[in-house]
Amino acid sequence: MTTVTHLISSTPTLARDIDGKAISAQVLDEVREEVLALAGQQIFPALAVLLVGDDPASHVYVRNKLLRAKEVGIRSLEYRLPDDASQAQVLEQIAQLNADASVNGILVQLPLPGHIDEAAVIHAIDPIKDVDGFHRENVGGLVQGMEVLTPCTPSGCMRLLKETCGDISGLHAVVIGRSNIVGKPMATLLLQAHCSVSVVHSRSVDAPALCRLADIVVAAVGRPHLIDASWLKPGAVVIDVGINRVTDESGSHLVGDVDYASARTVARAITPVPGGVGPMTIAYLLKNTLIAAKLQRAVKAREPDPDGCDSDIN
Ligand SMILES: NC(=O)C1=CN([C@@H]2O[C@H](COP(=O)(O)OP(=O)(O)OC[C@H]3O[C@@H](n4cnc5c(N)ncnc54)[C@H](OP(=O)(O)O)[C@@H]3O)[C@@H](O)[C@H]2O)C=CC1
Ligand SMILES: Nc1nc(=O)c2c([nH]1)NC[C@@H]1CN(c3ccc(C(=O)N[C@@H](CCC(=O)O)C(=O)O)cc3)C=[N+]21
Repeated sequence: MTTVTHLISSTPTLARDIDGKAISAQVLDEVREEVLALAGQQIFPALAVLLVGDDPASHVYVRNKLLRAKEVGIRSLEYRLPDDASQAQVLEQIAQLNADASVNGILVQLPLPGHIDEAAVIHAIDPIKDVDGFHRENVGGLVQGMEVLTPCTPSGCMRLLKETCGDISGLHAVVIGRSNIVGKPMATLLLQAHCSVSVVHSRSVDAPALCRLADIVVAAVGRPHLIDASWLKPGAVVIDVGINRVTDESGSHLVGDVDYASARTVARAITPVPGGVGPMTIAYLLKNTLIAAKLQRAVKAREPDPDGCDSDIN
């Protein structure tokens, strides 16, 4: 009897998986329904994806995005430019897509080849078609709490937290990483959800100690297995944004920034990689394409009718 009790109490309770595949499928169902409703209003949302160069990982991501778009009935257009395309060529392609009223969303797959100024390209996209939410106009709007196109990965992480924890108001969240595309917008959204937010980065003194104060940990670093159980408060909820390709004796595979096997012995819930944040990013990209289409419809409705104007003048 003593042995049995001992065995039971020494078995660690493992964190439950946060199923990004299942939750993203729900988001995609919501998108599919809305696509149908918009079709009834003669609106057919379209997403343009521009891929410059031949980075194999980027090709895989773009293919996945286009496949998911097709599944939910969003029209997708793929544009490719060679690795040695000039910045002027990239900007010219964006100008064409900005001017095309049948295109609602524009995504330029990152990273771009080194000779191209990434910021200049991002800011050339019409903010109302910026489905990545990276344009400064959308970033500023997000910080001010306006309804703008919001970066897909942080939006996806917020949905995972909502499904896992419900109300997160008042909790302490630690975001590891401060990039413009993940860390900073993630911290902004958590603050909007009334968390106390700390952002940890490469210069932080004793990052593990700061992280151990967190009820919610969002890791967006790009270092395989950096965060293990020793970084976590018991019962923390862990969202692993990291996507790192590693090669070991069992071959090449994807791992996150979190040492999943170690972290799940301490955490309450954790996202796996793959199958966690990645599918949510794509689902929110498609949701943003719908939001962009609706924003554009609203702007068009406010524009004066050019024929009406002409008849006034004549
Ligand atoms: N699942 C998904 O949908 C997506 C996944 N990703 C993945 O997320 C990860 C992060 O991407 P991204 O934000 O673009 O990466 P960046 O390289 O732009 O940023 C990494 C951040 O991590 C910080 N950092 C680096 N080392 C440490 C350390 N030892 N301790 C604490 N902080 C550290 C850096 O700090 P500093 O600023 O001081 O340099 C920086 O702020 C990558 O693995 C990427 O592939 C990205 C986008 C979408
Ligand atoms: N303009 C731009 N916007 C982005 O949002 C953007 C980008 N550039 N460049 C690259 C990063 C990375 N990113 C991912 C999206 C989906 C998965 C994804 O679906 N991952 C699957 C696994 C996919 C696989 O098996 O390779 C998963 O985690 O389950 C991963 C990574 C978006 N990014």
